[in-house]
Order: sequence, then C-alpha cells, then structure tokens
Amino acid sequence: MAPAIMATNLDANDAYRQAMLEKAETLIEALPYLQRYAGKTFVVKYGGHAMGDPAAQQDFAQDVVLMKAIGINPVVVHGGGPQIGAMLKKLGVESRFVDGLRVTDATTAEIAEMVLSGRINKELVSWIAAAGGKALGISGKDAGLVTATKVEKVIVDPDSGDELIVDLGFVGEPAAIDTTILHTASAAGMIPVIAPIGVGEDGHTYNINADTMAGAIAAALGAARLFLLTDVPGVLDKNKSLLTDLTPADIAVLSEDGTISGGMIPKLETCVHAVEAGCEAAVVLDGRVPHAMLLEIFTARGAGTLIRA
Ligand SMILES: Nc1ncnc2c1ncn2[C@@H]1O[C@H](COP(=O)(O)OP(=O)(O)O)[C@@H](O)[C@H]1O
Ligand SMILES: CC(=O)N[C@@H](CCC(=O)OP(=O)(O)O)C(=O)O
Repeated sequence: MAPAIMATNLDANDAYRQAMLEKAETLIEALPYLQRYAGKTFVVKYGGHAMGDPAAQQDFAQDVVLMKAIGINPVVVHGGGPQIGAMLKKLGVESRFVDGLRVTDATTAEIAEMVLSGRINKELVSWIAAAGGKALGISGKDAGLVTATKVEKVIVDPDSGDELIVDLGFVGEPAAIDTTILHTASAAGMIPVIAPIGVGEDGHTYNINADTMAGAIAAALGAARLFLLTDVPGVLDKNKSLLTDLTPADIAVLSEDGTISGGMIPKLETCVHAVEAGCEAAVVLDGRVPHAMLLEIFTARGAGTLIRA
C-alpha cells in the first residue's frame, strides 16, 4: 500500500507546482503593463448601472486599490442615475430626460446632490477603505475642482425643422477645472472619488452628467486612460459583436448609420473629446464583469472597446 500513497502525494505536489507556475505566468504576463503604467493617471467612470450589487462594488474597489498599490494614480468619477431616479420616485418627484440629460429643477438638484455626494460617494469611499485603500470623497464643488456653466440645449423641432432652446434647469457642464486637489490627494497616497456635482459662478449647484465630468477631468489631467464602466461589453456593431478598436472617424460613421444610440452617443462623444484634448485613450467596458479593469490593463487581449485619436 505504501507506494500507492507516495504516488498520490507526488501527483498532488505536481498539481500544486503546476498551479503555482500558472500564477507566476499570470504575473509575468502583467509585467510589461506594470512597467508601462507606473506613475500614470487613470480616470475611471463608474456608472450607476455598472454598480449593481455590493459584491460588484467590492470588486471594483479592490481593482482601484490594486492599481494604486502598483503605482498607477486612479481617479474615480462615479454616476448614480438609476439611484437618483429611485429616490425621486420615492419622494414623488417626476424624472424627465432630454438627450440623456436629467431635467433638473431646484428640488431635483438637491436630491441629486444628496444621493451622489451623500450616499454613493461615501459608499465607494467605504468599499475602498475596506479593500485597504485611502479614498478622498469629494464633489466638483470641493477645492474649486469644477466650475460649472449651465448647459444650453438646442433641439430641432421634428415638425418645423426649427431649432429650439430647451431649458434643462440646473444641468451643468465643466467650464473650468482646477486639478490641484487631485494632484495633492494622489501624491499623499489617496484615491480621489468624485461626485458629478459642480458649482457655478452664480453660486448655484449644477447636476453634471457623470460621463461628461469624467471626460473633462481625464482631459485636464492628460490621463493615460479614461475607463467608462457601463452595462454592455463595449461598443457593439449591428450584429451585436464587440468592436475592439475605434477612432473618432469610426465613431462618426457609427453615429451616422444608427449603430450607436441612446446613452452610448454622449458616452462616445465624451471619449472623442477626451482623446482629442490630451487623454491618451478611452475604453468602454463592462463594469458588471468581475475585475474587468484588471483584465483590460494587464492582459494582451484586453476587454471592451479602445478609442484612440
Ligand atoms: N452600439 C451600441 N453598443 C453598445 N451599447 C449601445 C449601443 N447603442 C446604444 N447602446 C446603449 O447604450 C447603453 C449604455 O449607455 P448608458 O445607459 O448611458 O450607460 P451608463 O448608465 O452606464 O452611463 C447600453 O446599455 C445600450 O443600451
Ligand atoms: C445631468 C444629468 O443627467 N446628470 C446625471 C448625473 C448622474 C449620472 O450621470 O449617472 P450615470 O452615469 O449612472 O448615468 C443624472 O442626474 O442622472
């Protein structure tokens, strides 16, 4: 019987060694990317749809903390559209959108700030702390990060063809960005987590689309990457196959022929603005897939759709 037991142990040792070797190979595959990205800034937009359940938020926080630990400077901008919608419904306030932007009266602005800055921002800060990181939860209002201006929305009347100005209320867009607080926080070992709220020169609070906010911050920082985490694998063609690489010219064609629609239009406009204004590349990827960002950063195959100027 003794030789049989020895053989079993040998098999177990071989299997263990094989598993260790595979782990080592995974780390070695990551080496060129670790070298390439150390010291670079990655802006990550975490959308309300991608947030899903607490386990997904925990995975997301672990990825961000790992990025920081290996020398990348992650800057998180979060959304929370569905969560704002749920709170408005609970309070009996109607939600209305024009071209993907929430029409925001004074009450809606107050509730949006409460949900984004008060709840979601602090939840993400807590998950990052639980993963061993130090997050600084702020909104665009803090330290002069984002000065907002009111969005002037022009739509074309389908009947008359006339251009109409639509008043969206307190919907803003970043007019000026002071990145000092982000550099200070990153240099002190902290991960900035930003709610998409800004203050105007008029002193009003403005609700800013989170994609727009993230794109403007990525451009201002000259980020190496802008990740937009959403609820689809990336940009899909008409047959629902993933388009892995796109240029601004490709995006213009996809927009023209109707391949992209709805929320994907402003998302890709954000990517185009960001890469044309100094961000090296933007990636649209599926935030519901566990550790999607790590797969994108550390594997040759990547994940999602990469947009480069
Ligand atoms: N060609 C396309 N490829 C992928 N998604 C698309 C495309 N065209 C439209 N979409 C839609 O865009 C949505 C993502 O935009 P949005 O809902 O605004 O995301 P988020 O809330 O994460 O910012 C997808 O869920 C999908 O319904
Ligand atoms: C002006 C405007 O539409 N603001 C957005 C801000 C949140 C957001 O953009 O969240 P997601 O990324 O999860 O969609 C809103 O009120 O829903």
